[in-house]
Amino acid sequence: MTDSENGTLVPAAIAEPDLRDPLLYVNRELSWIDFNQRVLEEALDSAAHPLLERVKFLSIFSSNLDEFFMIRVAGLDDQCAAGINERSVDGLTPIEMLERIRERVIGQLRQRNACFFDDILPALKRKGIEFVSVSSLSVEQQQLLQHYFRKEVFPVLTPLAFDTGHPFPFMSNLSLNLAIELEDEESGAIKFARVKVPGILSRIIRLDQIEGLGFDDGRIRLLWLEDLVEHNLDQLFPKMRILQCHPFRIIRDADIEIEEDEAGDLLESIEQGVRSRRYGKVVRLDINPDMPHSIRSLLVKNLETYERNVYEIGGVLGMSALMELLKIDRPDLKDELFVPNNPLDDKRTADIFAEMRSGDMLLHHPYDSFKPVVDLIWQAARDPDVLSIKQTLYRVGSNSPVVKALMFAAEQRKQVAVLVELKARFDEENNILWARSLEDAGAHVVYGLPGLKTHAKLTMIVRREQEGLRHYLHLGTGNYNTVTARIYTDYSYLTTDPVLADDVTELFNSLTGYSKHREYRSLIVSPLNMRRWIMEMIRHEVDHQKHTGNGRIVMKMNALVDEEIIRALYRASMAGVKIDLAIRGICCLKPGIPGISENIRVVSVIGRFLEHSRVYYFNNGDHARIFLGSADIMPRNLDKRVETLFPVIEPRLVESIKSDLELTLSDNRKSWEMQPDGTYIRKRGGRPAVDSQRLFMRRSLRRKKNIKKKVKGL
Ligand SMILES: Nc1ncnc2c1ncn2[C@@H]1O[C@H](COP(=O)(O)OP(=O)(O)OP(=O)(O)O)[C@@H](O)[C@H]1O
Ligand SMILES: [Mg+2]
Repeated sequence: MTDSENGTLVPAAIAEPDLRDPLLYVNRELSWIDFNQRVLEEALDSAAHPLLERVKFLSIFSSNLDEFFMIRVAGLDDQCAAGINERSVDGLTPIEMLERIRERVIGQLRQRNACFFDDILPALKRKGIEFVSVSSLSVEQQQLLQHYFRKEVFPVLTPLAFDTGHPFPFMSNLSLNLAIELEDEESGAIKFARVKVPGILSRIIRLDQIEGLGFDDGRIRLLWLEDLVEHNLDQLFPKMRILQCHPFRIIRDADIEIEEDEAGDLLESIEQGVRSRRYGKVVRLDINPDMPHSIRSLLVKNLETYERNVYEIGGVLGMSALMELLKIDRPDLKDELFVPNNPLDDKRTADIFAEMRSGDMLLHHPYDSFKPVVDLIWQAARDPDVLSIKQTLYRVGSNSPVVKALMFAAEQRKQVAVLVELKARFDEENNILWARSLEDAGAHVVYGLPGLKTHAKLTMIVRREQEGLRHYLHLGTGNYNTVTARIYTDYSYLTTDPVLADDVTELFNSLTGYSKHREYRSLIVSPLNMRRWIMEMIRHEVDHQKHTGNGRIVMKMNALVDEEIIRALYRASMAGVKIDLAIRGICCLKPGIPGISENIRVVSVIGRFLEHSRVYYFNNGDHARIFLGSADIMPRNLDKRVETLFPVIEPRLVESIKSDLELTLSDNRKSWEMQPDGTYIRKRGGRPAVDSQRLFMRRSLRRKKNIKKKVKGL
């Protein structure tokens, strides 16, 4: 038989096992569901986090799930509708996947609700925070609330009738609505209406913040907005009798199809796409179990969806809104404040250029502050010797200081070229906004290559110096987003390495111009050569294993999906290479299968911070090579995006990343270990206790103390 991937002939007698056997793969969608289960478990575990942080995990779980339906379930649903029956690598058809997803999700929602209503709510109550219903308040309080409703809520409500004379009202994605059955007091006719619970108001109302409604017992009383609306429906429908009222929430297909033709205006077609997202087909309809059948079938029919998309959920719908509870000022119920270490704080003058000239710098966020990165761009913007700044922007967040610095630089008449990725999912509108302001400030804004999302995270600053032009680079694993840099774990690498600078220059040229540059000396670039390079690195490690017996690969990423690379890892394991994978989310590879993957271990760390860095380590016959970058191992990252991996060369930095990796791998408090059947078991116990994120924080605080001491001593 031949092995198609390396083209060599393998004699039949020692033929390798069939690495395409579906049993060797975990379903991508179900693996994601497992990841979200691990997020849910953070909320379930009463010992793991302070109360409000557990609420945060419930919210993250819920919004993750909404996103999963808007994109993944919508895609599977499309496949079913198109009659596609092709099986995934693990052997499931789209319809089978949908069935299993539904089964898992129903179980998870039940768990989530039990956690919130039976565990967290009573615990919050004991701590002086409680949800109340309008009907539980005194008549006088209800009147005050009615006044508040009239002033603050009523003006933004639009009751929409629904009968033969009125078309079925349009309902936008993620909207929470009330379905109301009414009786006309004059004619006795039964009518149906819909009121949207306004998305622009807070879902959770704090009674103590309403004038006149203060309680003097110090307790925080909360009310769901929909409860307030429901109690005041008579104001919306005078001369009608409200017969019944039931909440429902819809999720639509939100995957935008963008027609990218090279001549067209990408910005406009994305704006178009964002608009049409509001009209995508309904992929989930959430209702309470007590909604009568008549209303339920009315909704299903008019929303043009199916019974299999209806989810009966007790209690509150749209629990991602729980994030609002984190605004409550109760430090005793939240994580201790963590202020990251800024390694540049001990410098007399914070000249980042000078620092970078004296050696490469590595920052490990959020343990190290992201401030030096923002400062770097500001310093470049202000420095008269800086000629140009080029940067890729994917998710910058709102009010970004990075974008402000770029605008300032453009106003100083520097060459500023920014690659804004308009297609960053759910950030499209925000990115269009920034792209326009940057253009107005005089920056060159480009939207990248047709058909490829630019996900690489790069900055290049060119400065005129005595010896000639020097390039200052920032290469990262995470976005230029100061908010997420405080909660996602990522690396920043700051260097003036001329070889990397050449490569980055070429890459920017091919992103902004017509350059079809195909060779990079140091940088690994998707979709050009990353797939091939990863395959080669794995193969080299197999060779090292054969010659020296010290083959080892460590990879840290958010998702491992790509079949070809999974097979290469199986082969490496079969050759004896020791492989450790720290994969936060989806993993389609199964570790620990005798004869296939017994040398592979997969762990997933879920904790206070979102594990986000991507690190690729090859022992390379004890001459370790480490690459960092933006890419996970999924077909989309390798084939459909512009991604980069870059080498870290300085031995002290290589050592430091290596020891970070070892710490993550040895975590036995916030880590889950994947089993040969694809399920995960929480690692509990084990001595000494290793809570990697906590240890990274502790180390950071220690460094901060040392810096303070040093500064005092100066
Ligand atoms: N501590 C946490 N644990 C688990 N999930 C979290 C945590 N903090 C945030 N999240 C969720 O993780 C999601 C972001 O993860 P994701 O890996 O997709 O990052 P991203 O911003 O898309 O990065 P990239 O641009 O590199 O793809 C957010 O939607 C958020 O809800
Ligand atoms: Mg993402």
